[in-house]
Amino acid sequence: MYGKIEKAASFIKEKFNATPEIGLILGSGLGVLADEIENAVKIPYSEIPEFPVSTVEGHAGQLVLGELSGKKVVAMQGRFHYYEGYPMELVTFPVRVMKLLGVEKMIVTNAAGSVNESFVPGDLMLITDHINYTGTNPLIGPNDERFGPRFPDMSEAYSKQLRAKAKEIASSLKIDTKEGVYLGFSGPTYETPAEIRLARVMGGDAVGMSTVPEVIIARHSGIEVLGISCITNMAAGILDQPLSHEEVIETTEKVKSSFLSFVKEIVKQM
Ligand SMILES: Cc1cc2[nH]c(=O)nc(N)n2n1
Repeated sequence: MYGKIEKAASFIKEKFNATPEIGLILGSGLGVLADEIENAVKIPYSEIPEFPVSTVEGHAGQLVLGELSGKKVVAMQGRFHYYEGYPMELVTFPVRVMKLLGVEKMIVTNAAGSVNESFVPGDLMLITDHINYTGTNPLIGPNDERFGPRFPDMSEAYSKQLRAKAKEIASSLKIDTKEGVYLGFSGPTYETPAEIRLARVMGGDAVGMSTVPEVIIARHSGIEVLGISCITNMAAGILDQPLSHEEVIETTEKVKSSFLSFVKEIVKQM
């Protein structure tokens, strides 16, 4: 596996010879941030050796490297999900490539359903911690010590320091943020009302189908992580209405501008 990651990283280095210090993983409908990257080098995932190809509507499927708020960044415009049928090591492959490119800090964003009824669609939730309810783990299998230890510590998976900075920035930009625990299911089904009640009992504030695998791999290789969920809908059973991907994309449309200015300012001050 290490050889494949090196191959992908050296292919990218040939096209972008600077060292990106910040990695960005942009969730459903939040890929617009990548369009703000200056002097952008855009590489479709299909051109990068060993990279999987994204299949979800609303995900572009390219790596974008360049400058954002004066920092060298690498952004995933479109991500890979376990529910698409990729093995976890492919879902998280881009995070290890980012590590080899030199990334030390990462902002992971996602769209999520609110379990905590005080969170409403359009809210931005700073992730304080996650619950891995995917039923698996990207680190299962032989450990590659070149990335990290066999049993990684996850006591501060989401950087307190980055979160404090994000909170400061949010208040200066008059953006109201929440804080909470992200509970990751495998998907692709949205949760049943019973699963949402379980998520609540377990201490989840928002649910989604991504982020957990990428953050586990990021933490394994010592990358500092800030996680931001865009609350796109009330989770199943809270309002008596069905859920849809359209609703998710629609809500991200609404929060786009505040989300963009928020993350750009965070990148500037990281
Ligand atoms: C992207 C996304 C949005 C939601 N909403 C929800 O209630 N449950 C999910 N799993 N997801 N995932």
